[in-house]
Amino acid sequence: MAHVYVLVEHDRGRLKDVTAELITAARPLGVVSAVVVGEPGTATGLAPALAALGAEQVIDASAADYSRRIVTPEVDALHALGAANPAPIVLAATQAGNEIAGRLGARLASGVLANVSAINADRTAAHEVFGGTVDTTAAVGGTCPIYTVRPGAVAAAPQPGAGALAPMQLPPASAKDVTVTSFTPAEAGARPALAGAKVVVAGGRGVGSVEGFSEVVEPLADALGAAVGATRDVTDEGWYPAETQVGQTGVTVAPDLYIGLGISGAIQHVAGMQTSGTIVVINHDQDEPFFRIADLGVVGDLHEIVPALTAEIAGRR
Ligand SMILES: Cc1cc2nc3c(=O)[nH]c(=O)nc-3n(C[C@H](O)[C@H](O)[C@H](O)COP(=O)(O)OP(=O)(O)OC[C@H]3O[C@@H](n4cnc5c(N)ncnc54)[C@H](O)[C@@H]3O)c2cc1C
Repeated sequence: MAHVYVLVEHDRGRLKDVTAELITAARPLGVVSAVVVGEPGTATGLAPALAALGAEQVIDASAADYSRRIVTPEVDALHALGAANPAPIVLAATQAGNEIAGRLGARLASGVLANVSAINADRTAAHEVFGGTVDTTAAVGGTCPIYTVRPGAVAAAPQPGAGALAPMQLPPASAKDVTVTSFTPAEAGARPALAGAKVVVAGGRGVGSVEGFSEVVEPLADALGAAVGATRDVTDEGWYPAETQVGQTGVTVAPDLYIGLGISGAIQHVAGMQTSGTIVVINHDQDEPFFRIADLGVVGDLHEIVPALTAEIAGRR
């Protein structure tokens, strides 16, 4: 029976939401084998959740030195699996996922389709290109075609599977491996993480300054329990951190609600948020392109509208 490998996304044993999307996206290709690469015990802990999402098999590729290595354990595990028992491989289109996919493509002599929005049973996959203005379907060759799926592009549809655990031996680190000598987790703020947030409030050049973000954008985000995003112009100016940049060269978001403040709607920004559920745009120039994809557009000065909106929301809670 046709099968497919899905690389499980987790954060030190905590399952990431995108894994459910990957399993759903992979299902047309065959029975799903979820590959867990991590510290010993990680796969055992995740197996029930992966079974509930639809994994028939949970492959336990553990290594005691996992936390001191980057990327290569995942490449080694998927390479060994694909070489021994060829099948398509599905990963998240994150920085690490795309890096792993590229290395695997070289090792397995198979093609890579990056950043796809859907995978079809005939091994083709869909892309949204040019900022979502054109949909394409592309084919990929090799015995182990490799796909990276854009987070948020596929709605997760869990469908219970057996989740049978299968251990596999990971090769030890070689002299060529990068070894992590120290590790400091980034400080998590009180707001939700941008990727995967249900509500995003994003600010553009129209916000005007660092203070504009702390005094106008962040209070609205906090009133809604939202993550804060920014345009590249904003992060280039240093008004908000680079990791909050939404768009083609930043984070892709697909929240239920996206509110864009003082953003013109350049194609490179739209590419990273166009699959959002409801899009609200506040801008004082009614001719800006962002209004074309808005479900609700408000024409006016954000510095007047947003504090009033925040006060109204706070008053109703
Ligand atoms: C290769 C490449 C990759 C890129 N990648 C990205 C990316 O990943 N993400 C990204 O965001 N950009 C990206 N860009 C940049 C992109 O092209 C735009 O320059 C950028 O998105 C514009 O940011 P902005 O909307 O904040 O600024 P602007 O285009 O300057 O728009 C500011 C808006 O604020 C409005 N405004 C001003 N004052 C007010 C006010 N008081 N009240 C209400 N509205 C107001 C204006 O009417 C205007 O519409 C990329 C560009 C290139 C070339």
